[in-house]
Amino acid sequence: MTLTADAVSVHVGSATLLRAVSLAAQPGEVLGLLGPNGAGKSTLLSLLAGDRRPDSGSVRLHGRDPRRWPAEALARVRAVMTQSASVGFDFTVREVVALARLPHAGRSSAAEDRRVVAAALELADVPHLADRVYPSLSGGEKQRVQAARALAQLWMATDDAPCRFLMLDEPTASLDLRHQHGLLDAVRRFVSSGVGAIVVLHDINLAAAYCDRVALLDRGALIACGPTRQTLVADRLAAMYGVSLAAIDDGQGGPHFVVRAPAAPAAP
Ligand SMILES: Nc1ncnc2c1ncn2[C@@H]1O[C@H](COP(=O)(O)OP(=O)(O)OP(=O)(O)O)[C@@H](O)[C@H]1O
Repeated sequence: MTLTADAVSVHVGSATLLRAVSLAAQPGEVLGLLGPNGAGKSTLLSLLAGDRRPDSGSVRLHGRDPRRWPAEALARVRAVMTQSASVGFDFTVREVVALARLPHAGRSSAAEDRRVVAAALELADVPHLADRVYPSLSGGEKQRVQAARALAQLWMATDDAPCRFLMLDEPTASLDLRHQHGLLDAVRRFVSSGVGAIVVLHDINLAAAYCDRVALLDRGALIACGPTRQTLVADRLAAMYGVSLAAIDDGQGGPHFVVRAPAAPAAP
């Protein structure tokens, strides 16, 4: 196991955000984190990233608490795309993505950094935006640029650790249909180079299509974790989300979930 959470709990005041959650992410796989709003997905991601300390339990990245890694070494082995990333200055898109190369200073040449930035812009489908000023972009365009930034940060293996981890919190939230699939396809291709990805998703059909394994969180507890097909089960999802839901065989090897809208309340 190269990235593990062992019985991690987080409390704030009287609220329990996570309750004894254990989880392992693997190189070469996409692990989906799913669950209702407030289930604790972002909190768990922040623990795995080393951005937050659990109140009990432990996180280990290559055998060490990520909070004990030197900041630059940690940045070379894990990259995080959060739900809200702001850029306070009028940087161009290329400059924003190039910031991701700072942890590689002295280890990567300027030419290599330019090559990586161009490749990451390409993979996130934003090369045409490279010279645009970041604050002028639409929400979905910014989200794809932030994905490019995370990809550029991890682009090449380093001698710090045997495997890198890409952590994405709702990376498709602002994306149109084509770009939702494009981005997750890009993540899959990136993962095939041996990177591990942990991706928070709300769309169960995207999870079914792109995740190797999924972990289901509900009210701070891990209720299931395993291979996507066996874990994304209609009854379990219906109970977790509190919706009426059916799985349909789409004839392409995977289940497709259809949510039935609740009956509208009677008009007064
Ligand atoms: N400082 C805090 N005090 C009290 N509750 C908090 C605090 N920070 C977070 N929470 C609560 O912890 C719970 C878990 O939050 P988290 O952001 O991890 O959920 P999530 O599963 O990512 O949700 P979403 O799908 O809405 O993004 C939420 O109910 C949130 O309101």
